[in-house]
Amino acid sequence: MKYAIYTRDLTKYYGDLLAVDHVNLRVPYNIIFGFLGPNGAGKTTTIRMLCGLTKISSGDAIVNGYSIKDEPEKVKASIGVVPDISNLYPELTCYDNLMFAAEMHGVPSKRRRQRVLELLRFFGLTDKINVKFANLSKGLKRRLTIAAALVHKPKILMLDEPTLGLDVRSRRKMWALIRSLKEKGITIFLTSHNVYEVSRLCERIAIINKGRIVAEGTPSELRKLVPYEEAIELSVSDPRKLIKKISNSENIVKAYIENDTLKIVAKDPLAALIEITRVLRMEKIDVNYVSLRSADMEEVFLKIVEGNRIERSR
Ligand SMILES: Nc1ncnc2c1ncn2[C@@H]1O[C@H](COP(=O)(O)OP(=O)(O)OP(=O)(O)O)[C@@H](O)[C@H]1O
Repeated sequence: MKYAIYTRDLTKYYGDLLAVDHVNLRVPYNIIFGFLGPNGAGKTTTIRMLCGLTKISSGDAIVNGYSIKDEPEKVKASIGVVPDISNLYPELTCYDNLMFAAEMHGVPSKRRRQRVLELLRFFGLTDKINVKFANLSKGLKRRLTIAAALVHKPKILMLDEPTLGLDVRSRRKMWALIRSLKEKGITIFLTSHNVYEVSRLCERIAIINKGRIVAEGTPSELRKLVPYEEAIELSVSDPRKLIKKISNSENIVKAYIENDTLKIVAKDPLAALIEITRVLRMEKIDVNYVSLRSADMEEVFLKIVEGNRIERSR
């Protein structure tokens, strides 16, 4: 299978500092791929190498079938880059900004106007055509910045922190927009600090820590990397009695009371639910509610990054 992005031991040193350490990424075409990591993990350096903006120390990256080392111009024509801080001109209108971006990206002059009008329409900015970039709202500024990265119809879009600083409504609109770009056949490579955003939006996620990929998979595959994080939560009339009755079970990893709620972590949560129900009936313990809660991505992310820290400090 050909990948949109394929890296082979991609490595970057800044002097003695190893910022990106033998990174091997496989990003299939036409998905939303999330690149997640704490501050200083190496996300920006990786993206900059993929875009040809930072020199690679060793290894290679193949983007849309082209080696960034041997065919950087073809890579540049294949990608659209959206930085976290906009690179558009505040004093130019939406139309002029896009026309300028089209010229910079080598769109032939007779096709520029049509492409710009098409993008303004797609991004819902037609009525802002003559408004200066400086006078747009934050959400619209972000949209125009993405539009500018797409003037040359790239196959891959690199999005750095696409919703940073946006309010809830603008963030939701941005998510819908990113999904619709994917529907148009564009591969999205997205970095974010926002674990919730990445788990909602991305089909595959790679987690980077201290320059190394520490986990990669679908959101549900990553959840499974953190064992026993599904917890059964119960509010019952006699939680201590229930704990006593189930504590000998092989299946129960732990059972404890937190904020008046009984939490039970089991190897096989569904089997545990059956067992608990039997005890509740037999012991005539009343139930107010029962719920099965999965680990959220934030916990998964922290556990993976923390685990990696502990392992690497040994
Ligand atoms: N131009 C540079 N010169 C020297 N060191 C750098 C340079 N750019 C980044 N670094 C260092 O390389 C490491 C990785 O930084 P990078 O900016 O790639 O991380 P990041 O994951 O994007 O972080 P953040 O989320 O905070 O932007 C950090 O230790 C950083 O201090």
